Parts: sequence; C-alpha cells; structure tokens
Amino acid sequence: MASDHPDSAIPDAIEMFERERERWREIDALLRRLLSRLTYAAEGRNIGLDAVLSDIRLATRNTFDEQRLTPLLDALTDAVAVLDEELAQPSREAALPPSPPLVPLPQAAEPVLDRLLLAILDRLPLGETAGAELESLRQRIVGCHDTRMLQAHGEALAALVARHIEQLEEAQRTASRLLDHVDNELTALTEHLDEDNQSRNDAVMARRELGERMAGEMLTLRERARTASDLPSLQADVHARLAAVGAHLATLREREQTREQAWYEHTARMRERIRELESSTRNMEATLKQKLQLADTDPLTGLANRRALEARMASLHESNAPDISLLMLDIDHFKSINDLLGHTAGDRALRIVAEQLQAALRPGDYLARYGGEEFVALLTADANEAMRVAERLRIRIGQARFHSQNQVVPITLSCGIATMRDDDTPESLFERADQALYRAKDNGRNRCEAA
Ligand SMILES: Nc1nc2c(ncn2[C@@H]2O[C@H](COP(=O)(O)OP(=O)(O)OP(=O)(O)O)[C@@H](O)[C@H]2O)c(=O)[nH]1
Repeated sequence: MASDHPDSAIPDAIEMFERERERWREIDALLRRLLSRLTYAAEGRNIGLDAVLSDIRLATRNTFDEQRLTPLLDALTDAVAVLDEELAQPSREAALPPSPPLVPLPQAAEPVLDRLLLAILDRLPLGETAGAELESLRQRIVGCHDTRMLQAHGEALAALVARHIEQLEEAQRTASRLLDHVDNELTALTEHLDEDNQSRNDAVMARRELGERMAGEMLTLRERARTASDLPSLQADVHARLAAVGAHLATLREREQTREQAWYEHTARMRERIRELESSTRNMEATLKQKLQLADTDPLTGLANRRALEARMASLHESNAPDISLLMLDIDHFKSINDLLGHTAGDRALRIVAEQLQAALRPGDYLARYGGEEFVALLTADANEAMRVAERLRIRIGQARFHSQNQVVPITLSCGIATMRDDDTPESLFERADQALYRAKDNGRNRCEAA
C-alpha cells in the first residue's frame, strides 16, 4: 500500500510498477504456454497447418515476436482456408496426398480451453483502459467452443497483455525520469551550498588579511613614534599610514559588497529553483498518489479492488486484530441479467449493488469488489454480529428496486461468512467463506451461510 509520507511515494510507486510488471510477465508466460497447448490441440488435421502451428510455437516460445508472427498468422489463415476447402469437398480427397489420420480432439478440450481463458481473464487486474477490452473479449469467449476462434481470442489477450506491460514500463520510465530530475536539482542545491561555504571562507580570509595588515601598520607607526625626531614628519607618517589603512578598508568593503550582491543573486536563483522543485515534487506526488489509488480501485464501482482487499487482509492478519469476519457476497444468477438485459444493464446493476452494500455498512467496515459479480466485506464483528450484518445486506439488496427496460428486475445475493480463528491465514479465512458461499448457492441462493 502507498505510504502517506512524501519521501516514500516515488519508491512505493516504482515498487508497485515492478510488482505489476512481474505479474504481467507471468501472465504473458501463461498465455504463451496456453497458445502452445492450443496449437498442439489443433494439430493432426493437415500437414501444412501442422507446419505453421509448429512455427507459431517456436515464434512464441520466449516472447511474442510480432515481426515473425504476422507472416505466420497469414500462413495460418491460408492453411485453415485449405483445410476448410478440404472439408467442404470430400470428393477431392482421393486426389490429395495422403494426410495423417485425423486426431480427434479430446471431448473435454474445447470447454477446458474456454474455461482456461476465462480463468486467466478473471485473474487480470482490470485497469481502467483495459477493462472494457477485456470485458468485450470475455463476452466473445463465453460460450465459444471453436478451437480456432479460441486461439484467436488467446492471441488477442496476449496482445493486450503485451500492451499493458509496455504501458507499465512507460510509467516506470516516467517515475525514473522524475527521480533524475529531483536528483539533478538536489545536486545543484548542494553545489550552491558548497559555493556559499567557499564564499564565506573567502570573506573570513580577507578579514584576517586586513587584520594582519592593520597590525603591521600599527607596528610600523609605533616604531616610527619611538624613533621620530620631529613631530611634523611623524604626523605626515601617521596620515600616510591612516590613508593606507583607509584604502585597505575601502577595498575590503567593496569586495564584501560584490560578494554579498553575488550571494543574494545566487540565493534568489536557488530559492526559485527550490520553489520549482517543491512544486514539481508536489505535482509528481499527486500524480503518483492518483496512480496508486487507481491501481487499488475497481473502475466500475469505485470500490476497493481485489489487490487492495488482499493487502488489507494481510495487514489485518499481521496486526492480530480481534473479531474479524469476512463476508463473501455473490449476486445470484447474474449471468441471466446480462443475457436478458445486456451487458450495460449488468454493469448498472453491479454499481447499484455496490452503492447499496456500501450504504448499509458501517463507516469502519471495508467493502471491495472481488471480481465479476462477487463482493467482499471485512467487518470488525464476531460470528453472530457478522451473520446479522450479512442478513441485513441480503435483505436490503432483495428489496432494492432495480429497473431496466421498463421492468423491475429482482436481484438477490448469497453470502458466505467466516470469522477469523487463531489458526486462520487470510487464505484459509477466504477459503472458508468461499465454501460457505457455495453452500448458500447449493441450498437455494438468496441466503447466508456461516462457515
Ligand atoms: N455486466 C457485467 N458482467 C460481468 C462483469 N464481470 C463478470 N460478469 C458476468 O457475470 C456473470 C457471472 O456468471 P456466473 O459465474 O455463471 O454466476 P451467476 O450467473 O451469477 O450464477 P450463480 O452465482 O451460480 O448464482 C458472467 O456472465 C460474467 O460475464 C462485469 O464487470 N460486468
């Protein structure tokens, strides 16, 4: 989580970018493995197609090499077109060179692939910009059982991940540039202080030099007074010496004034630079705070997202806070709301549920959107109190009037509740609440079950 201390905002942000980049790299690797499996799954239909699939596997083994992939994708399209033609004209089969026997796809392969892609999608942190694209991809994957289409969706997902990694790297480069800027300004400030010190040392030396000269003049005068034979020549000598001392003083004053003037100008310039530095640091801090906050916020509902929730659970666990209960709240049959009323209405329903839940909780309680149509509330409450709160939330959502296409759409939710035990970790607490939620679903939905 971001610290409020200004000194740590930049390192926190850089650390966050590093973590995010690592996560996206893992996803990137996962997608490449997935793509590789997809190509294996599609093999055995046509020699040409097999060759292209093998090349695609090689081209994506370590990274997505766009330059190599683009011609391969064209070749893939051609190979698939040939395959389509072969399938459409079985009578030509005899004239074609013998193909290896068709290896039937395992029955479970396609549904597994679409579930696998959906599982990856669910694990992706939905940034504000990627969110809409990912959701549209989700819609295309749901219910799709065509291996080739799934492969194309996998590639689209991979491209999106690659773009996101690029954006993260750019954000990290920006933070580094800002750090360099601060570093340069601080170096300039240190140099100014060094110069200032030097100038003070010079002034001290000049004063010491004047003191020594005055002492010399006084010594000479005293000697002249002792050996002087007549008063007029002594007077003339005293005047001459005093004039010399006066000249020394005037030179020193002039030098001091010049030095002082230079010092004022230099200091004014430095003050200006410090003001600029403060202002750019403030802007930078605000931008980074905003970025950190966005990284912890679900763009659709404005609630904390899964990442923020996990951090919150970890810190509650570390602090040994007593009486922590976790409520896992899942909207019932949400898919049918999407299917019947459309995705936009589904989004609106999610926002309304989020508002209703937030309004029904106490200020100290913590609410997050865990993903999809699932919300999590963290309460300071024992098991009995947690059940009361969960029931209150369930009833409130059941009574909320959600309107779409001139009809009232009933929305209910099911809830699983777990209260932290001594031997619990954040994961086990979550797991127990999840199991209780499944029981609530199995037992008919629109109900709460405690672990
Ligand atoms: N509109 C919208 N739909 C979403 C979003 N995130 C996930 N979904 C959809 O939520 C639906 C969840 O469906 P399921 O997991 O089958 O669950 P359900 O229909 O609520 O059924 P039960 O939980 O068993 O009662 C899927 O259709 C997802 O596409 C979102 O941000 N907006």
